[in-house]
Amino acid sequence: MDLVEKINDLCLQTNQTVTKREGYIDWCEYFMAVAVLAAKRSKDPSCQVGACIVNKDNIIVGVGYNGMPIGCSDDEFPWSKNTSSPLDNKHLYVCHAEVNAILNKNSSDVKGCSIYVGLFPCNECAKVIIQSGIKEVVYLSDKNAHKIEYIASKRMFDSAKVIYRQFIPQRSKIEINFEVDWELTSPKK
Ligand SMILES: O=c1ccn([C@H]2C[C@H](O)[C@@H](COP(=O)(O)O)O2)c(=O)[nH]1
Ligand SMILES: [Zn+2]
Repeated sequence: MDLVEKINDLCLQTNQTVTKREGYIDWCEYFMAVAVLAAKRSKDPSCQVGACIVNKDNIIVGVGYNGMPIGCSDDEFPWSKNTSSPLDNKHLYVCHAEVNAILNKNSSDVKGCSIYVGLFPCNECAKVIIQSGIKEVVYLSDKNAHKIEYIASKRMFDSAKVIYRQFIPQRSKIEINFEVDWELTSPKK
């Protein structure tokens, strides 16, 4: 319990005005955190990507991460990229996080939505993002910016007027603690 929560707790006990708690995460942090959490489902040993699509009302309408297509076992399909046999390269098979998030949508469409993604989208994802009507890309890392696929993404986004901006975290981590002590966090009777 932080100081404000302790004060609020005291206020509650003495029937005084209670102020809202501080330290809550803002919308951008929340959506990027959902993308980062989704990435933890990825089986890719070298790069885990998550994506979270949000509509204009701040409602999450799709979440996805990079993984093998349905029916293609992630125990049987390859996860290597430097293979002697080109057919055993994971890049031939992995569905990208952005595409999975769009396909997983629980709304009729994603027109006008924003997509929060851990890694700047590749050219193939950029095409799908544009065609789906998503208008904004918020990304954490642009580590592939020098590669032609990613230069092509920006060229397409610029032409299609899809805004892209980097998410600069104001805190280095958001903790998820399953061992919450509900006795301490709920108001006393
Ligand atoms: O737009 C993108 C680009 C890449 N990914 C996925 C695809 C792969 O599983 C990894 C990249 O692996 P590397 O070992 O860094 O080549 O990231 C994605 O989901 N979206
Ligand atoms: Zn991609």
